[in-house]
Amino acid sequence: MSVYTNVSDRELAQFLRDYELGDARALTGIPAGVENSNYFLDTDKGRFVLTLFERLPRSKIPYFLALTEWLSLRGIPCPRPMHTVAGNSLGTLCDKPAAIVQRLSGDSIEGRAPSATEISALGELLARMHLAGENFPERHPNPAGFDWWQETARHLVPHLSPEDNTIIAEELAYQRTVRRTPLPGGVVHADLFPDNVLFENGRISGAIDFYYAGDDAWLYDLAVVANSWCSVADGRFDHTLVRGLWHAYVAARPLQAGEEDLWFPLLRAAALRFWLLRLDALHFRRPGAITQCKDPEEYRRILLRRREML
Ligand SMILES: Nc1ncnc2c1ncn2[C@@H]1O[C@H](COP(=O)(O)OP(=O)(O)O)[C@@H](O)[C@H]1O
Ligand SMILES: N[C@@H](CCOP(=O)(O)O)C(=O)O
Repeated sequence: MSVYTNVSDRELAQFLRDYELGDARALTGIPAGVENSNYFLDTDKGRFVLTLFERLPRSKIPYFLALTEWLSLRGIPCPRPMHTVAGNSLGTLCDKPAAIVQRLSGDSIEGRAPSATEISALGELLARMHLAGENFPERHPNPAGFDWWQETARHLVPHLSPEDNTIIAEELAYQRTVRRTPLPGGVVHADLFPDNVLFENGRISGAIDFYYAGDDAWLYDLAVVANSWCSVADGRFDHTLVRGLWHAYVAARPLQAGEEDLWFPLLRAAALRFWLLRLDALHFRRPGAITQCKDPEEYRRILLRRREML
């Protein structure tokens, strides 16, 4: 259960006074998620999600709210933030930064493989999201790039087997040799895993959880999606799914010359990123967090399989 902060009726009523969303009718903690306290909030005016930010520094949050507002206004189904009467999308509740965003309908299909239609819809949505973010004026380099991998790997050394440390060191050495500069890019979601996409009647009704978003190569984002949606249990690709994803993506955003050459290095980079993230979550657990840790082994397998491909 990822509700770290309990909100009383009185605190909620006071918070809502700044908005024109009417009174609260129901507030229900959302068990999924790991970063923040999330609640479904029903008011006289509609259905929303209330988020209390548990970890992100307050100064970083406006970027994510502005980004989802920008994308939502350009037709990407993502949670549009609500504004107070004074025009603010970020407030304070229970001494935490807090926001109310649109509640999107639909359900994630996590736990089963996507159909051909679903994976195509995803490829198309990702390409549309990249294009929609093109003129977003705020710059925010992906904080989980090479420096983050290196730093995280260094902290993890005493906690990992010599074999795992060697794999990671080899991958870092390899990634250091990859020249990424000419790749087209801009805003990337960077975490568009199955639990962050909602479907309704076979169509995508929502992309959520933009809190890892930043600027990076667009193809890197496609690699994150390919690894997380198209891998089977032993880490190998389901090639039919990858092809479906790829074709739908490039139909909506044709690749530029030379971009495709970076596909395999980026698949490896995306695998390394999430292996390190999960190892970090496992070995440096957050105090007070009541969450399930995601399995690092899954991404170790994926990385090793991607290394076989190149
Ligand atoms: N805007 C939204 N509309 C509908 N459901 C949402 C929305 N935001 C979050 N959720 C639900 O809350 C869960 C946790 O949200 P998420 O953003 O992934 O949390 P965290 O940032 O803590 O990882 C999601 O899996 C989804 O079920
Ligand atoms: N998607 C990542 C970790 C981030 O978790 P989320 O619940 O915030 O999407 C993973 O699977 O490791």
